[in-house]
Amino acid sequence: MSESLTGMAPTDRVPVEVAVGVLVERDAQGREGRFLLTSRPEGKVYAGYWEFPGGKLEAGETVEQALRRELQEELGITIGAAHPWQELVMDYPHARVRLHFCKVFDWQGEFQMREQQTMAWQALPVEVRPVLPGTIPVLDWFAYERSHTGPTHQA
Ligand SMILES: Nc1nc2c([nH]c(=O)n2[C@H]2C[C@H](O)[C@@H](COP(=O)(O)OP(=O)(O)OP(=O)(O)O)O2)c(=O)[nH]1
Repeated sequence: MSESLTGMAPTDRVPVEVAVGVLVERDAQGREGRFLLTSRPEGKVYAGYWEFPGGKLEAGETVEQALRRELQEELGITIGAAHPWQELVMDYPHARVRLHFCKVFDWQGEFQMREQQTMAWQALPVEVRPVLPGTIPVLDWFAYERSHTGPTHQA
């Protein structure tokens, strides 16, 4: 059946807007290197899955404002410019989300795991597992940009 008990098809659900930060290290020549993944804390859906840090927009916030707030709250860092990169709508059983991925190259402060999450700087293929379904397309975009062939992560 394509419709739920509410009579709405899953794709009719209004997406929740989510700001996601893709923190990327750059070398002196500006070449992109490792990127930061964090594990989802206990108590959230998909606890233990690896994702890019971020969270839902609050009322009246722009993507950049939400990202700045979330990364301060979750990681204790203050980000510089957020560069809009890609957008993706994902349908999960718990929610339909529109993910606004922004690349971030500059930040200040020491990383603090304020939600008891774990962080890992990663390259392709990603070593941590499992990765969140919404993370896999991002790894594909990185693979394209970096001419990486072969798997991007462990199943
Ligand atoms: N942060 C983040 N969320 C992602 C990614 N990929 C992906 O599908 N999502 C989904 C998972 C969640 O359904 C949603 C983000 O919601 P969340 O629960 O982490 O946000 P939040 O920190 O504002 O949570 P809360 O205050 O409501 O507990 O987006 C990603 O790379 N990063």
